[in-house]
Amino acid sequence: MSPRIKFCGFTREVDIDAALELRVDYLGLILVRESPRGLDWARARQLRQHIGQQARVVLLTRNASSCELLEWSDAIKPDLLQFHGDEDPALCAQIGLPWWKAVPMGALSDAQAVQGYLDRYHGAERWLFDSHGQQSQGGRGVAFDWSRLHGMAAPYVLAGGLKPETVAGAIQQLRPWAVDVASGIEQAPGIKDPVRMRAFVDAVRQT
Ligand SMILES: O=C(O)c1ccccc1NCC(=O)[C@H](O)[C@H](O)COP(=O)(O)O
Repeated sequence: MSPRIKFCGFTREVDIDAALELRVDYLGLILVRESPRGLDWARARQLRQHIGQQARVVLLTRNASSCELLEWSDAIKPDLLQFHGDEDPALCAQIGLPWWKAVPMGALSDAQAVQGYLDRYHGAERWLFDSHGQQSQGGRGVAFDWSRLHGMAAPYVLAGGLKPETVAGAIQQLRPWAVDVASGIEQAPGIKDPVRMRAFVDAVRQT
């Protein structure tokens, strides 16, 4: 079976419509102020309503407060949360939604450090392995050394620099539970490219 697909960082209805036509499983909305794909909560709510039940909506945050998380979840009603900072695991669980934790492979120098990080966030529904460092954010189109995930037994989401041209190779090497992409399907940050979205989906579904 091919991995599930998550496209992240939508800012426009037209791009969402193209992704829905491709039957992408998860669509990500980013509520991080510094992100070039960042939305305010009112815009995120509009886009969430536009998606409806046609895909699962992932709300991505980074070091948001407990108050913000409660308010945003209540207003936007995502299906799940994705945490990209160094949030306290208790805070991640507090909202009561399933949650994914981005694992900053750029900040974790060896297998022992990775394992320590996974132990800390053991309550996550999925770990999402990404290339960023502890203090930097994701969504930069940079890959990490995939061989670091050889032998990972738990189902996980692979992210960081995936592209239509590289995703099949990554899947053949690792067989992740899902693949996640932002930059690799864009014309510019937050502006998706319909041709690259289709090429990515085709590449994944041919594996
Ligand atoms: O995309 C952002 O601007 C961003 C900002 C802050 C935290 C996370 C962010 N993006 C995460 C993602 O879009 C993906 O989950 C992942 O990092 C893959 O991104 P890419 O390497 O661009 O494919």
